[in-house]
Amino acid sequence: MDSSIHLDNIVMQFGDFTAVQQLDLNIESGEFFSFLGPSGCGKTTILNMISGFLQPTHGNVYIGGQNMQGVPANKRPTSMIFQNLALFPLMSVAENIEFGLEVRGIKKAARKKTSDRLLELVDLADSGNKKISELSGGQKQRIAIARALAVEPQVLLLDEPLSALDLKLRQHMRNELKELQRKTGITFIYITHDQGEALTMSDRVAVMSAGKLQQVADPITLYRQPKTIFAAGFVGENNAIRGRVTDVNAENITLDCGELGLLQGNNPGNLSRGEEATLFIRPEHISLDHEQHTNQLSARIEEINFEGSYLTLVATAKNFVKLTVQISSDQYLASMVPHSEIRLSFNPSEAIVIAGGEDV
Ligand SMILES: Nc1ncnc2c1ncn2[C@@H]1O[C@H](COP(=O)(O)OP(=O)(O)OP(=O)(O)O)[C@@H](O)[C@H]1O
Repeated sequence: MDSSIHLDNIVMQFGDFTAVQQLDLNIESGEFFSFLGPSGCGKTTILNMISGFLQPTHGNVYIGGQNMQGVPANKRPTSMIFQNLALFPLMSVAENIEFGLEVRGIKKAARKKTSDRLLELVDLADSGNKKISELSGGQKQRIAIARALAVEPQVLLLDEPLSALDLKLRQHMRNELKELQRKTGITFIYITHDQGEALTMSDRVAVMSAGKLQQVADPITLYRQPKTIFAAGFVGENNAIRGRVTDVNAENITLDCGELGLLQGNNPGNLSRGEEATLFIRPEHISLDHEQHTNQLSARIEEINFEGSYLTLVATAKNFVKLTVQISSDQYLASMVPHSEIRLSFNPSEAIVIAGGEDV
């Protein structure tokens, strides 16, 4: 079954405001695909265009190779799970799951067969007769998923479905969702502003900002090779240092970073001398050994946050550049106290350089 999606240059305008700028994207059949971005960047609008609740101002949505233009939401091969789940409190768990089938005129015996199968799938085999109020947050979540799957969608659309759960349950449900996706083999499109969710569950992630696609990549590539200043700053903790290009060679690029001196990073291949650029270095790639790498910095510790196996030092370098450094707990020294100086270094090969100097 082809449950691929092609967003063919879709645009969504509300009056003069463009909520989604021209978006051209393919999502593969059976993929767990996430849209990640801050509040208001257009994620829900994209989901609504796929589900048919909104018609794109321009462009077309294809599902399984079929153009969905003019196909109403209830005739599309999609099912949506909302943030608030929208379960029916007066119906039993099984009735909730069977609701979509009843609307389609499916007979009771066939409906029961489906709800039994789905209750088993979500590990709640003996809960069919329970009331919704008798379920925990995580169980409600699973029933919402079972209800969405009952109508046998080709594509499941999930609009921040874990946001109402506490942290522990949220982390647990990430694994469950991923597992369910594997078991059912259907395409999951997940939207979230939580990068942890997007990175742990997805095959690929689309990073969005202000209605615009920033980067589409698998989680590791997104973390290691962000392509835009927004993606570098939004996905994972990162340190940003602005500068101007002074030298370019095959491997490295050198930036004049004002009072921080000359710093080197990986040559991205699209910058030349005199251009503004931003260097990004991850907290785990900064060393406390001043001599270890060619890029060297001094900074003053502002905060020390003990996280168990590691700790983060938040420090300020010259030019008020804020740096976060992650070290393992065994590297901690009693002399590391707020206001003390630390000397740091990092390897140019681990620093990403991106054109531009806008705020992160
Ligand atoms: N029906 C509408 N009319 C006018 N503007 C709208 C409408 N729906 C959404 N918008 C605007 O479009 C932008 C994108 O909204 P959208 O709900 O897609 O964002 P989002 O990324 O899903 O945000 P959140 O994470 O807060 O749900 C926002 O600025 C929003 O105010």
